[in-house]
Amino acid sequence: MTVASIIGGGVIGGGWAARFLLNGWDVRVFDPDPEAERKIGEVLANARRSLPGLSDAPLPPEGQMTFHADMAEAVQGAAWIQESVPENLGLKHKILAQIQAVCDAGAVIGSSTSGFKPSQLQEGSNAPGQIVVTHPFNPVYLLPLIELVPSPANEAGFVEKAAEVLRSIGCYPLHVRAEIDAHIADRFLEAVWREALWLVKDGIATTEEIDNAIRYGFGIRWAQMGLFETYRVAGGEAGMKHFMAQFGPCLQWPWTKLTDVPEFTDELVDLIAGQSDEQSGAYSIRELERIRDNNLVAMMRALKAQDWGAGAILKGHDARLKAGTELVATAADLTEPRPVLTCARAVPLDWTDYNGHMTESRYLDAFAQSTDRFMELIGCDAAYIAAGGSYFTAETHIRHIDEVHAGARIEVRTQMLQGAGKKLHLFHSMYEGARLLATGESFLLHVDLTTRRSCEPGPQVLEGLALMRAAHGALPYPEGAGAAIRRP
Ligand SMILES: NC(=O)C1=CN([C@@H]2O[C@H](COP(=O)(O)OP(=O)(O)OC[C@H]3O[C@@H](n4cnc5c(N)ncnc54)[C@H](O)[C@@H]3O)[C@@H](O)[C@H]2O)C=CC1
Ligand SMILES: C[N+](C)(C)CC(=O)CC(=O)[O-]
Repeated sequence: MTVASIIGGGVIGGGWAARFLLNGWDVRVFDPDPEAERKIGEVLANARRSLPGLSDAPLPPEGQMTFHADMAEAVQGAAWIQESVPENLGLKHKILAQIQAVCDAGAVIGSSTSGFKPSQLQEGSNAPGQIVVTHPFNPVYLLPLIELVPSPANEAGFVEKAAEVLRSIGCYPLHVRAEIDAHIADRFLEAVWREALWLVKDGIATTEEIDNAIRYGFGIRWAQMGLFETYRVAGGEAGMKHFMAQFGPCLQWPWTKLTDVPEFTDELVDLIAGQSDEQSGAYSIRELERIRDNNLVAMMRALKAQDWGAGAILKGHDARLKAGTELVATAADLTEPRPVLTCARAVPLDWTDYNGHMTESRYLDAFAQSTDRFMELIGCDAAYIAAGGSYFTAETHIRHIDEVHAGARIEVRTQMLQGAGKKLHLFHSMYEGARLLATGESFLLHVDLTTRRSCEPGPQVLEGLALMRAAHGALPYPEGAGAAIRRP
């Protein structure tokens, strides 16, 4: 198992630990805070309820997490070392030197620094090419962006190796080609934060009004198209040139405080903290994290359906996860005398409901995916359907036997009860591990898609059905098959 070492397990180190662990890495943590294990445990609990529910593919089995009082023990043998200690250059130099004294020469040392340049972090190091900035965004276990900032001391092959590791754990490494204070994204965040502080200090808006100005408008727009694509559209048919001609002159008007930072007096801090308490004090930080995570998962899954922005990254990671696992049966399994594996997937967060478990309509969704896979296995594949033959479902009966929650890995196994002529009768059983969760029974009729009438299947499907009959014909009739809801 590949090992990631987390040096500093606060807000950001805890998020990195969760991302590596849930993507199958063993994680070793070094943090002198006696509360570190509890704090990481709470971050991990939030990650476990949201990250596996982001994907349609199951994540690999979780790695093992261990806590170490000795840094050398945490670092030796690790392929990736992530430094996430407080933002203080002196402290980071000290920690990086301690890491490099004991780590493997081939390990990547990523720093979470929000503002320091890699060449600043590398000062005084004997092996500067091993240290690179990998700046994440909170929550690290959900947001894909990592600003990967090398200095001239980092070789191209090393940077690509680091990028590949980041991709493998579902991240989007944005290669920042020239090192600069605060990289790319934090420059925006600082500018927006500065303006917001002025607006509160000058009594123009409260913290809540500022948040509303972001989340009800341009914040949603930015989440899917960023800045320049949004403004291109805003230029209308004339596009970006027109937009710049129209709004460029405004930049000269006194709209912004530009780089002035309001003085951080006790009065300003109390004003902001007081308004923030009024706005959000009804929730604990962990509750706010869970609300944030639910919203982020829902937004990214919506973008995934559009194959756009962060959703396209998620789609790519799902494809990678699926390729890495033996998900469903192959045609060779048609001859085995046992139900066929037709679906293996995760339960996404948006498949769950107000009762805190997988909602009823999604059982049909999963069973429909199994039926589609079964059709494919017997030869009713995309080409066959395009040529005009397919199956229509005529009747379905679902039994809910046990609960299942977001992030769980579920499998569906399918037994063919009848497969002759036009008729196809399937019995799906859904499991989490050995636990039976539900059964779904479907009766289908083969149809001609041109006439929309039932008809005999073509030779390719008849052959598939014959194979399946030979394999499943002698299996016992499953418990619960052929049942209906009886009159009381
Ligand atoms: N909080 C944020 O929104 C973001 C922070 N960052 C960066 O991540 C880094 C860490 O920030 P946070 O997690 O927010 O800080 P934090 O204060 O939550 O966590 C820092 C952790 O480092 C530990 N620590 C202190 N001295 C240590 C030592 N000698 N060895 C090992 N661990 C030690 C502390 O006990 C604490 O758990 C900073 O460089 C920051 O700029 C990056 C992205 C976002
Ligand atoms: C405020 N901050 C500079 C620590 C923010 C970041 O570095 C990134 C983030 O997650 O917003």
